Amino acid sequence: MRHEDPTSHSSAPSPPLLEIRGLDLDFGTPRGRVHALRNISLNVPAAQVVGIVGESGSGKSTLAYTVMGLLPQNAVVTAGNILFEGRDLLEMPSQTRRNLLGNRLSMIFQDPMTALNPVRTIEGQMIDIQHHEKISRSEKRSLAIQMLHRVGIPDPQSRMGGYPHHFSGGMRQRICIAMALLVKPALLIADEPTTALDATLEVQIIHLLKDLQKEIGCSVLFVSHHLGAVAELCDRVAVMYAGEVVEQGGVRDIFHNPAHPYTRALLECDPGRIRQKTRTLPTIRGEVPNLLGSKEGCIFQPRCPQAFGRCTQDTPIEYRIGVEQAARCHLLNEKGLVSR
Ligand SMILES: Nc1ncnc2c1ncn2[C@@H]1O[C@H](COP(=O)(O)OP(=O)(O)OP(=O)(O)O)[C@@H](O)[C@H]1O
Ligand code: NI
Repeated sequence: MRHEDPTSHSSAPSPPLLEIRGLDLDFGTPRGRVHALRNISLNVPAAQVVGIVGESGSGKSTLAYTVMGLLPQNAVVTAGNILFEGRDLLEMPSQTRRNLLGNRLSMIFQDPMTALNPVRTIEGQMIDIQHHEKISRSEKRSLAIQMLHRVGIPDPQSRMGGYPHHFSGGMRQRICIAMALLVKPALLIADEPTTALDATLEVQIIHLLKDLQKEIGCSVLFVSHHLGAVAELCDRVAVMYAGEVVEQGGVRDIFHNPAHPYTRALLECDPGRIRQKTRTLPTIRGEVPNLLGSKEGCIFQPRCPQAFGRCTQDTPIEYRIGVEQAARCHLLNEKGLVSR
């Protein structure tokens, strides 16, 4: 008898794990509404790592926190959908959404102390995080030990009785990664997880994340302003500027064939490329615009070296460059590319 590959006759590609469509978000402030996210559309395919890059204030963390449902009180989503495993996170009851956290969705932060409770042992916290699992306490304990071992905590059995302050910053971040992945999430969201670490530790943590992501088969949304880390870790990249995704595509296309003048400027300023001994991004000329009030034309136009007449009047739509790459720039229309 011939056994057919069950996947062979499914002609439609599987839907992305996370699909963000037309997302707009404002923060209410005493000075007016800050338009922090504007018409964001972005997919995270299953088992892929998607990087989000952009200067400080471009909205990277806001986007990550919106997906997690961890926004401050003054945030208002004014348009869009966030489909996760086919269900809209913005429409579901808050209890259902909370149940996804630390289960299908988990997060690691820049400062590990954000996630760790300073007055509880690592063991207690790692057992608690598995509260969705129907297994005994001793099984949870041994899974925690295995995971701590996997992330490189030496002698985890005897050290897991310790408190967070007994560990170095790098070790604490490893513990956070262990906790976030212990629940075998479908999606891990990482907001600048290596920014507080020195360069050697950063490389180690990036490799660790990559290995674990492959083992677990989860997707990762990786927020960073460190382009080298993104190039190393990610399959796809979204470039954010002033609340918009101005360009997105496969990691090679974005780094080798950037289409948006902002992406090019960001790459030209990258300390990794200019081989300076600095890890802070040298600034692109001009300033990030303030996000109060409505804007006419392209958001990058005031700083763009290639701006022309149209850029001050119309907001550019997203033009397709290749199968996967797309950018919001009127120059692409001039080149005869079509919108997606
Ligand atoms: N609670 C808030 N209230 C008002 N404005 C906010 C709030 N949080 C963020 N913002 C504004 O939203 C914009 C996006 O901020 P966000 O922190 O998402 O940027 P980011 O790209 O993560 O920057 P960084 O690289 O510095 O972390 C900024 O203009 C910021 O000042
Ligand atoms: Ni941020």
